[in-house]
Amino acid sequence: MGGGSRTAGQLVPSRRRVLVTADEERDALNMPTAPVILSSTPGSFAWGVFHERHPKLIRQVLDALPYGPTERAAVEELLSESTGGVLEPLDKSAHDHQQWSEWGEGLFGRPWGEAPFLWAESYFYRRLLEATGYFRPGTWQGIDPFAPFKNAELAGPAVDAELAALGDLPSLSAEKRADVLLSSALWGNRADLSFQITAAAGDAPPPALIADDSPLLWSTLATASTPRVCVIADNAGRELLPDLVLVDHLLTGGSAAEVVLYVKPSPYYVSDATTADVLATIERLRNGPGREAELTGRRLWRAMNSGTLTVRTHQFFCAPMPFHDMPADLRAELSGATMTIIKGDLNYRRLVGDQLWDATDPFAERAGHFPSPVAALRTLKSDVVVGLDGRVVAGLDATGEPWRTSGKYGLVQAHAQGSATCARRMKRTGAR
Ligand SMILES: O=P(O)(O)OC[C@H]1O[C@](O)(CO)[C@@H](O)[C@@H]1O
Repeated sequence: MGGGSRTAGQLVPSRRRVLVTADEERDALNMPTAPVILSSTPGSFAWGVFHERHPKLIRQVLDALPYGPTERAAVEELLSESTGGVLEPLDKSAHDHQQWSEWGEGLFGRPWGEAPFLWAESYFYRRLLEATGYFRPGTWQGIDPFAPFKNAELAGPAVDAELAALGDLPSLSAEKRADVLLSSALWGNRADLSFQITAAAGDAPPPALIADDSPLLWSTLATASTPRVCVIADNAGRELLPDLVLVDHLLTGGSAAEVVLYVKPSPYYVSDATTADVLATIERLRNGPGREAELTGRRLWRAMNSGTLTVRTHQFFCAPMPFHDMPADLRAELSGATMTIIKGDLNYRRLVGDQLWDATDPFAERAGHFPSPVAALRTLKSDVVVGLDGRVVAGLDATGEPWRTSGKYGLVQAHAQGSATCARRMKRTGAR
């Protein structure tokens, strides 16, 4: 695992904002902290993302669209910089140059591996958009470099089979249907395209759930009179599809009076969903195959018409920081939720902090800062995990498998009390 001690002169990005950082707050409260994950240690998972996964990704991106010499050279240059060079700032002409200068203060000019892994990965995707001309006036402006992969997946036979299987849903009891749909949304997270780049061919081990707080998720929704559910989406395609079917179930079954689906403002981490992907997925549902798929697609369309389903985004969803540091406007939006469901590995890292926590640290301690009750649906694809039972961890360690990163294990973790961190902060300051 790649990590470094926070006290060993490690660089952390500047975070100019009103809130104190998660680590500062923990220091003040004498709470435990943990090493921030870096990508500098050869052989670590994080190192492998930069040195094994990204080179393959870059080849695929350059093969998927007929980029010209300028874009191709810039993409190759990014690969060489991010594997052996130092962090270069965005060009001054970039619309978000100033923003990234602040986020990266103290990091630019240093090797990529010295930046927190979360920060460096996020910046890699921002720079990839820069290299392909996504934000620049010209041929490639607004062209999602990952669209060919996302489109192929959505059009593929696996999705046909999944749509046809929706026909079995009406025969299930409401309770069973809820469980099945939650489970599909969870395991849909295994389908992410960045993960598949280095997954072994034909690799489809039987999944295993290692924490299950789904009863808390359902009971929290059941006790609210007009439940408002926020869903922070992850990947498009075979993950977004079951997510949307779950959203439809929440709305039609009364578990949610309103759903707000948050997506990325621009292409990110290969297959992360944008608004365009949501629309393409609803269209795919509407076109079947299968009557149940068509009906689901039509209901989702009407839910958007009526405003019971809203698709929203925020720049912070592509920011290189944990959710603890979310800006006040997004915090205020999410604070009204009966429950926020966060999908996937990256959102989990951002929720609990991309640090080498003890796997048995309570989930509530790490996620209590979130502005609403929160549930994480995630397959394990990186080193971070908390909230596990000690015996489960011992059993997994004993297998000798890379269980934290294999994508074979999944969890549903929920925290439904008021924000623990806020409560402590208010107690400290005497606020009511
Ligand atoms: O799509 P997900 O579930 O957020 O997973 C993305 C994961 O892929 C990686 O980028 C590389 O494995 C992880 O670092 C990241 O957490």
